[in-house]
Amino acid sequence: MSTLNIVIVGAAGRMGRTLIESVLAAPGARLHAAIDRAESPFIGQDAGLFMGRDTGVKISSDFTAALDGAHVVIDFTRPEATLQYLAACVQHKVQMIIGTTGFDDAGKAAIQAAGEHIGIVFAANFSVGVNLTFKLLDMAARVLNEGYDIEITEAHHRFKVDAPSGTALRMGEVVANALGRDLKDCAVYGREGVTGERDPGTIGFATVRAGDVVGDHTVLFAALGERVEITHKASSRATFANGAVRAAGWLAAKPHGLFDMQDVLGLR
Ligand SMILES: NC(=O)C1=CN([C@@H]2O[C@H](COP(=O)(O)OP(=O)(O)OC[C@H]3O[C@@H](n4cnc5c(N)ncnc54)[C@H](OP(=O)(O)O)[C@@H]3O)[C@@H](O)[C@H]2O)C=CC1
Ligand SMILES: O=C(O)C1=N[C@H](C(=O)O)C[C@H](O)C1
Repeated sequence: MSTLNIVIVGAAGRMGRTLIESVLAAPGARLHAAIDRAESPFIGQDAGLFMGRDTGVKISSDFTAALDGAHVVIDFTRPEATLQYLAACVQHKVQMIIGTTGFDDAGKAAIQAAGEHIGIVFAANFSVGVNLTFKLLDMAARVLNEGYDIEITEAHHRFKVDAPSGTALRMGEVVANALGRDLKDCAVYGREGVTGERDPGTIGFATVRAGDVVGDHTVLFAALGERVEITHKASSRATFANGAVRAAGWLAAKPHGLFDMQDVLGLR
């Protein structure tokens, strides 16, 4: 395949706009279509409007037409939207990069099942730094496995609709797996009132929503006498978008299967 034809859904969103910029800058990639909701005020506008650039691709809501000639769809939208696009991608045998967060177990199962028919990279975070951080957390949890309280804090912009972030939850899973625990059994999502002393077997989560924070995550391992903090801070959405476009190029060689960014980066 000489040129990768990429469809961006959620094209008018924060990530959609950044993804369009990334695709236009990526050698070997072509913006094939830009999709958003039929009710979006941006339907009919050029996909490069936000950059003051004319791309020749208009934002549309006709996803079926967009799939004609497409190689891969990149979707950073909402769980219910992603699951609709996923079904169409399976039907038309088009690969998918999924960055949307906030899926329930049924949604995750649908993505898993779709991976038997098409190639999918599904990741809560497409940045190289966060994916390295997952490896560091695995190592830290295995060493600090006794006597250390584990707390995960995340901060994001005021517009984010899901909490904790997909990245924070994945960090919790990585740490829990390294300790031989199931996150579902040991997660504590916020505390209030007379909580009693901390249960040492738990992994705590705390969420901040404020201003324009792109995405900060810290995992704290705290004992009596020392603390280790592993922190990642994103300062630009380009870090996620460039990772997603890189994943799209990587996925082109895979006929089907469900992968994540660890596979793309060779960190498995
Ligand atoms: N994996 C990763 O690396 C990252 C993941 N994310 C995740 O990506 C998702 C999107 O984030 P963000 O860009 O900030 O959100 P935005 O709300 O800015 O963008 C979402 C876009 O999707 C559109 N949309 C909603 N429903 C549909 C639909 N049915 N069809 C087409 N488009 C639709 C929205 O339209 P409208 O506004 O009109 O509703 C909007 O344009 C979130 O789940 C976020 O957590 C974000 C950054 C990095
Ligand atoms: O909504 C966002 O903005 C982000 N969402 C992702 C998440 O939920 O982990 C990734 C990133 O932190 C930005």
